[in-house]
Amino acid sequence: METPPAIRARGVTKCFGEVIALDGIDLDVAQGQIHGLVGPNGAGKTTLLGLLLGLAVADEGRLEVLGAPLDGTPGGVAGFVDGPGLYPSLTARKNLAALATLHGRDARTAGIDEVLAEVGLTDVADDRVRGFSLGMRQRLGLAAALLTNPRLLVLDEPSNGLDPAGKKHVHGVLTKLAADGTTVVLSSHRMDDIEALCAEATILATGRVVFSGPLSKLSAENRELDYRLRTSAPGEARRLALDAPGIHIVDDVGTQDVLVVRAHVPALDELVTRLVRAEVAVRELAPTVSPLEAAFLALTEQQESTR
Ligand SMILES: Nc1ncnc2c1ncn2[C@@H]1O[C@H](COP(=O)(O)OP(=O)(O)OP(=O)(O)O)[C@@H](O)[C@H]1O
Repeated sequence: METPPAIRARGVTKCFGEVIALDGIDLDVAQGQIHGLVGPNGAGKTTLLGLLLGLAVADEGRLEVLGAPLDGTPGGVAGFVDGPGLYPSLTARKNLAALATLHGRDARTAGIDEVLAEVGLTDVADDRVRGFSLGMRQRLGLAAALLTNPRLLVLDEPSNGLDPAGKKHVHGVLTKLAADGTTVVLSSHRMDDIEALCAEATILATGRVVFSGPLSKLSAENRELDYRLRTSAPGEARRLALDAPGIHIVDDVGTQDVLVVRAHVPALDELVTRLVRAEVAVRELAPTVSPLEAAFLALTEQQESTR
């Protein structure tokens, strides 16, 4: 029998008064995948994650989670939106014990020490949450979700407040979970976060899906990018760039020796060949934003302008 997708959305719409937060969302997420949900502020990411967690109900459309229509609080789903709900006056361990009890489990056998270790909070297990940094709260929220052994983990901006080491640790936890079959859906404003963790992503803009699929497809899309070009002879490089086919000088970035040019890759190749032929050394040539970020910006700006 075919495994049902972890999430299947068709025409999902959610309004808050006059505001259309989600506008006919179609989405498929396969089980065991880490799927990124990315988009600018107000795109509808939190609203969609909230629906998956059963915190709100769609006005229209059909939403299936783990093979069943979403009806009330979905079984097998855990996570948080807008930061984890924690008791500040309790310790990390007591927060998890309270949660285990709430789920009808014996706190002594619920695996609290294991999840604390997994998210790297063993050393502060008996400290009150009131003194925790944002990053520590995020980790404790993840531990709370792990305690319920979810089949679908839903996380809103889980990297918020994490330092680079913390982010790496959390990414490791999520990667291991997915390898063991848990589906993870997480939101971020940042394409680099999504790129580090996810093979597939959905880009939302003003409540609509503007892309959904493998990141490789997004980055492979043939588009012009802006490149910083630093050479040994800036004046000559500028003259050659002006003459070269398919090269547009976007901006003199203020410093004498750097030029920003917009081009497709073949035109850029031709410019480099001309520079070398003219004995101008190329000291730096790199896109000003990553190809994925450029695709994200182009898609979301397009959607904003057609609003
Ligand atoms: N409870 C609510 N009441 C009224 N409007 C809401 C509510 N929740 C969300 N909205 C509106 O719905 C739209 C989508 O908001 P949402 O929080 O889902 O976006 P987001 O992509 O998560 O944004 P951000 O990245 O800023 O968190 C926004 O215009 C927001 O103002």
